[in-house]
Amino acid sequence: MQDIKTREDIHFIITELYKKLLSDDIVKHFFEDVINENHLEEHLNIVTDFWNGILFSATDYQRNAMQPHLILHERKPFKHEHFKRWLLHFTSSIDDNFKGEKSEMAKTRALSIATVMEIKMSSHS
Ligand code: HEM
Repeated sequence: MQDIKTREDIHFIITELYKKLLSDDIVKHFFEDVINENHLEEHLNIVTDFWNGILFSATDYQRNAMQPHLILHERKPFKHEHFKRWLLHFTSSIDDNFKGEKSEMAKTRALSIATVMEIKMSSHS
């Protein structure tokens, strides 16, 4: 199995992740707006740019990733089980397809960002 090497690899992982998130009854309600407003492909590209910045120092993503989650949390509360689920799907989307240093880096960063996000939300609930 190869490591994550390109933006295309990241786009593939994010597409796999969203297939899992959107068919998971525990988390799919969070994505209703993205689906209803027909933003899925645009959203996948934004999330791909975010990871392309983390893994390959690309500079296309210039937004604040924390902000939309904190806003959404006011309408649809994020709980620990949701983060566990998101991380499970993120991890399997990588492990089923890639192996190596960047793959490990992505999983480590996802866990630390999810942890920070959860802590920030617990002070906004
Ligand atoms: C319970 C876990 C999570 C759920 C349910 C969730 C859900 C969502 C939703 C619904 C959006 C779209 C918000 C909007 O466009 O208004 C979004 C955006 C995004 N999410 Fe998450 N998310 C979760 C965790 C994470 C984590 C752990 C990361 C990073 C490691 C992440 C990275 C992003 C990024 C980069 C965006 C795009 C933000 C932007 O528009 O600039 N998410 N997420």
